[in-house]
Order: sequence, then C-alpha cells, then structure tokens
Amino acid sequence: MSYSTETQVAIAAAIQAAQLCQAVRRAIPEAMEKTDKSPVTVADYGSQAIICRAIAQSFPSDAIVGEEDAAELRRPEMADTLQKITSYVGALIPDATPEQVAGWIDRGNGTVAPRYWTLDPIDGTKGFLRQDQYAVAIALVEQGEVKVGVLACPALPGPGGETGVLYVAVRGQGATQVPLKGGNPTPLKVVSSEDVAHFRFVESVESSHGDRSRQEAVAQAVGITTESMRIDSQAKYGIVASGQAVLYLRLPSPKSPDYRENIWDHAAGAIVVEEAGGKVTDMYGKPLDFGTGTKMVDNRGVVVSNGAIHDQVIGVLAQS
Ligand SMILES: Nc1ncnc2c1ncn2[C@@H]1O[C@H](COP(=O)(O)OS(=O)(=O)O)[C@@H](OP(=O)(O)O)[C@H]1O
Ligand SMILES: [Mg+2]
Ligand SMILES: [Mg+2]
Ligand SMILES: [Mg+2]
Repeated sequence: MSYSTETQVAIAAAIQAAQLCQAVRRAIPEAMEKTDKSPVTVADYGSQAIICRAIAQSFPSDAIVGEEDAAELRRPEMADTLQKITSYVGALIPDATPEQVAGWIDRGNGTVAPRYWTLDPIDGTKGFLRQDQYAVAIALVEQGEVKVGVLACPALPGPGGETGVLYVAVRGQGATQVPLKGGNPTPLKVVSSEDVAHFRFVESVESSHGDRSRQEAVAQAVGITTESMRIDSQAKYGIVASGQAVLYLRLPSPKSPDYRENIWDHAAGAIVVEEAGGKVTDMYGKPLDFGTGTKMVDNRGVVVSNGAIHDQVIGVLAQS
C-alpha cells in the first residue's frame, strides 16, 4: 500500500496544528507564572481538534486514539477556555463553533483497533511552556505496526538553519525531513559507523522520565564519551533519524519503575528512525508493540539507535 492519501492528510493536519501551537506560544507573556499551564491547555486541545477533524473527514471509519479528551472542557466553568480554543481553531478553520471543537477533540477518544490513528497534540508539554522543544505527532497503525508517521517540531532548527522541521516516514518508503514552512524534502539517514563525531546520545530534559545515571553508564559502555544532549519530546527521534546523535535512551525511572509508555509518545518518532535506517526496541530488545492498548504494557523502556550499535546496547543493558 502506498498510504499516499493518509500521508498527505497527516502532513496537512500536522502543519496546521503546529501553526496553532506556535500562535498560542507567541502569546505567552514573558513574566507568566511557571505553574500556569493555561497556554498548553489551549494549544493541546486546539491541536487535537484540528488533527482529529482532518483525519475524520478523510477517513470517517478509522479509530483515533489521542492523548486528550474534551470531558473537562465541557464543564460550564471551562466555557471561557473553550471559547479561546475555538478562536485559535477558527483562525485556521473559519466558522468553527465551540460545540464542533469539543466534538472534534472527542473524536480522538477511540480505542486501539486493527487499524487506528494515534496522536499527541503536543508532546513535550513542559518544553512547550519553557519555550523549548516540543512536537506534534501523528501516526497510522495497522496490526500493531506503525505504517505512517508525521512529526512536526516547530522549534527545532532544520538542516538549512531555518526553525521548524517536519519529519515524514512511510513503511518501506523511507523517511524525509522538510522545513515546516515548506521546501524540498531531503532523505533522512542515521549516523554511519565511520561518523564518530556524531557518536552522541539524547535523553529527556525531564530527569523523572528516565534513569539518567544508568543511561550515562550504558552510553559510556558502548563508547560514547561526550555528554548527553537533552531535548524535550519526540524531537529526540528526529535527532537520531537525521544523524545528529547515534542513540536515544529512555530507561524506566527508579521513581516510577512500573511506568508503561504511551503509544502516542513513540509511534510517529519510531517509524521516522526506522525508515532512516535505525532501530527502535524496548530495553530488552523487543519491538515496540502498538497493538496492546494506549499503554505499551508488554514493553519496558525505549532504546533508539542507528541500528549498527543496537545489539551492543541491548547486551550492555542485559548485564547491568
Ligand atoms: N515517568 C515517566 N516516564 C517516562 N515518560 C513519562 C513519564 N511521565 C510522563 N511521561 C511522558 O513523557 C512525555 C514527554 O516526553 P519527554 O520525556 O521525551 O520530553 S520532556 O523531557 O518531558 O519534555 C510526556 O508526554 P506529554 O504529556 O505529551 O508531554 C508523557 O507522556
Ligand atoms: Mg507526549
Ligand atoms: Mg501531549
Ligand atoms: Mg500529557
């Protein structure tokens, strides 16, 4: 299957959602209280509304599993927030009503099915608020395997120095990056074995989303001598896919050892790296199973590499 309509719909939706997120972020006052999460709330919901509407229009019978839902938003005390979201959505979809917006968001309340879409309207919410990295992630999954992945990273510098990159991958057809503002797509390729300068690893900015000391020990054991790059969101997958780092480690945090990863936090990024020639598994070397539900209950941790060093990383993990 070529998945060309699916890919075009996901690309257009990701670009619009990213525009909405950037518009919300530009309006964040510099002196905003650190604890005020309202901008990310507006952008999260607005982004999910745009994406679900687009998918539902083109693929009315497909299930959509999104991170957010509109239950909170429908409460009377949230009317102002819903209005605000509707005005941001309305800048892209004229005449959108609050009721429609809530309905589009709830279209993302589906469950995992033989064929379904998953989306993270803003991945890296903490990065979004920090004016740092975040991503809009959309993926199509069939029989537990990701077939299409589209990842917009609106704050990430692209290869030409411009800000904002769109990563696109289709199973068996390779992966490309293109400036979010438009331009020519270029193929993505992971770090090659000779490219020692890029033998670096990436991990989360949030220390509670991983096990930093173990991640550092594993990286050192496979010959990575430089300090980690810390980047929010699935932008980390883009960094590995584009050959800027050889490894992304996400090991269970000692504070939440039973944590299971969400499908929407990995689906789009994983196929981008795989189609760029890399490998993605859990910490035991098992493929990520996107068919078990919203949480990947049969996987622990995530290891993303250029492929060449993968078995060595899994071997070190087995012994440590
Ligand atoms: N304990 C724990 N362990 C692992 N992962 C967790 C944990 N808690 C949360 N999350 C999920 O992490 C998502 C953010 O991704 P990152 O850690 O890559 O980015 S960041 O450093 O937090 O910005 C974040 O996604 P968003 O909610 O979309 O931001 C969460 O789904
Ligand atoms: Mg997320
Ligand atoms: Mg999110
Ligand atoms: Mg979240």
